[in-house]
Amino acid sequence: MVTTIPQTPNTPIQSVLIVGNYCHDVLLQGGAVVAETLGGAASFISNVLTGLSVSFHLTSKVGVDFKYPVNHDPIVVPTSKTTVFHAYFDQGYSVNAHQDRVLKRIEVCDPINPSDLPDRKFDFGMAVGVGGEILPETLERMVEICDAVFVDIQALIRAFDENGTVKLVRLKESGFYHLLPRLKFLKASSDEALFMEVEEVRQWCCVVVTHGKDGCEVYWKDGEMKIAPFGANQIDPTGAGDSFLGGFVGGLVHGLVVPDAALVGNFFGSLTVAHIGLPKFDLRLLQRIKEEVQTRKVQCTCWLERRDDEVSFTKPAGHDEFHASLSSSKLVSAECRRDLSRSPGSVEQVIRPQYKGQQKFLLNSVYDKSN
Ligand SMILES: Nc1ncnc2c1ncn2[C@@H]1O[C@H](COP(=O)(O)OP(=O)(O)OP(=O)(O)O)[C@@H](O)[C@H]1O
Ligand SMILES: O[C@H]1[C@H](O)[C@@H](O)[C@H](O)[C@@H](O)[C@H]1O
Repeated sequence: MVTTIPQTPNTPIQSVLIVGNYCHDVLLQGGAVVAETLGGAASFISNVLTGLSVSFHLTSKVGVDFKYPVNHDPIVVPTSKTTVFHAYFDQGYSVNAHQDRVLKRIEVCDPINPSDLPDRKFDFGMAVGVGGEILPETLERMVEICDAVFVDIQALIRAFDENGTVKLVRLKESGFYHLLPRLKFLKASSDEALFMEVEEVRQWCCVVVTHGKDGCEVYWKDGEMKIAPFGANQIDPTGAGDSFLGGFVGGLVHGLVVPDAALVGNFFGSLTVAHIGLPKFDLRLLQRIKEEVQTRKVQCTCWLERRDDEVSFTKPAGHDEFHASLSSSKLVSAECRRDLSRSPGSVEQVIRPQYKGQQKFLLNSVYDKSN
C-alpha cells in the first residue's frame, strides 16, 4: 500500500519500501498491564516518514484480529494471528543480560515471502522485521529491487525460545551473513551490537549503533563519527530505535548527508521515548523540522559543491548549528501541545487509567536509559 503525500517543492521524489510486520504490543510492569499499543518497527517508521512528508510502500502482514486503524493497509492472512509482543520492564538481568527489557513473542504472524514484495524498483528499502518475519530469501529479493537497503539487525538476529522469549543469536550464525556486502546500512542498538563484529561488518556496509540517551555512532570502512543526542524526558523506550531509523532514512531521502540524517534520527528517537507507544507528533513541530531540513540541505549543497573529496560521511560545516536548530524546535512543540490530537498517525491506544498521567509513570528498563 502506497502513501500519497501532496507534492510540494519540498516533497522528495525517492521511492521507499518498508518491509516488516505490524504487531500488537502489551507493556507490563509490576505484574500489571500498563498499556496496549500498535507496535512493530514498520508502524514507528511509517509514523516518522509520514511526519516528514516522505511517501512509501509498506509490505506488512497481520491476522484477522488486527485491531488498530492504520494508514497503510497490511496484508491480512486469514489463517494467521497478528504478531503479539509482551514487554516486561521489570524482569531481572538474569533473564537476558543483554537487553533492557524482556520481550516475549506471544503470537506470530506468517513470514513475508519474496512474492509478497512489489514487483518494481525502489531507491531505498528498509528491512525492519520484529518477530522473525523476514527470511533470507526476502532480504535477497529486497537487495535486488532496491538501490540501497537499510536493515535493523533485530530483523536478522532474533530467535525465540519455547515460551517466545526473545534471544539474540550472533549475526554470523543468523543465515543472513552472506548478504551483508549487498546492504548499505545496518542499524543495531548497543545491546545488539554485542552480537556482531563491527570491525568486520563495517568493511562491507555502514554500521550505525544507537546508544539510547547518548545518541549514536556511525562506522564506515575508513572512519567513525559520534552523533550528539537530544534531551528527552523518557517515559517508554519502545520504538526509539525504529523512530531513529525512520528519521535517519527520512533525512537521507530529503537529501541530507549521513551525519545530518543521523541527527534527524536522534531527534525522532528522543521524541519517541517521551510517549507511551506510538508518538503523535505536533504538526507545528513537524513543519519546523521540515523547514530546518530544507535549509540544511541547501547549505550542504553549497558546501559540497566547493569540495571534491569524500564528503558524504564527513561531518559538514554547520552540523552543530543544525543540532541546535532542531533542538530549539522542541520549544515550538511545548507551546502548542493542544495540536497533538490533530497530528497525523494518531491511533487509538489503550493506556490503563491509572497510568494516564504519563509524566507520573516511567517504564523503567532494568537499567534506565534516561539516567
Ligand atoms: N533517553 C533518551 N534521551 C534522548 N534520546 C534518546 C533516549 N533514548 C533513545 N534516544 C534516541 O533514540 C535512539 C535509539 O534509541 P536506543 O539506542 O535506545 O534504540 P533501541 O534500543 O533500538 O530502542 P528500542 O528497542 O526501544 O526501539 C538513540 O540513538 C537516541 O538518539
Ligand atoms: O513495537 C516494538 C518495536 O517495534 C520494537 O522495536 C521491537 O523491538 C519490538 O519487538 C516491538 O514489539
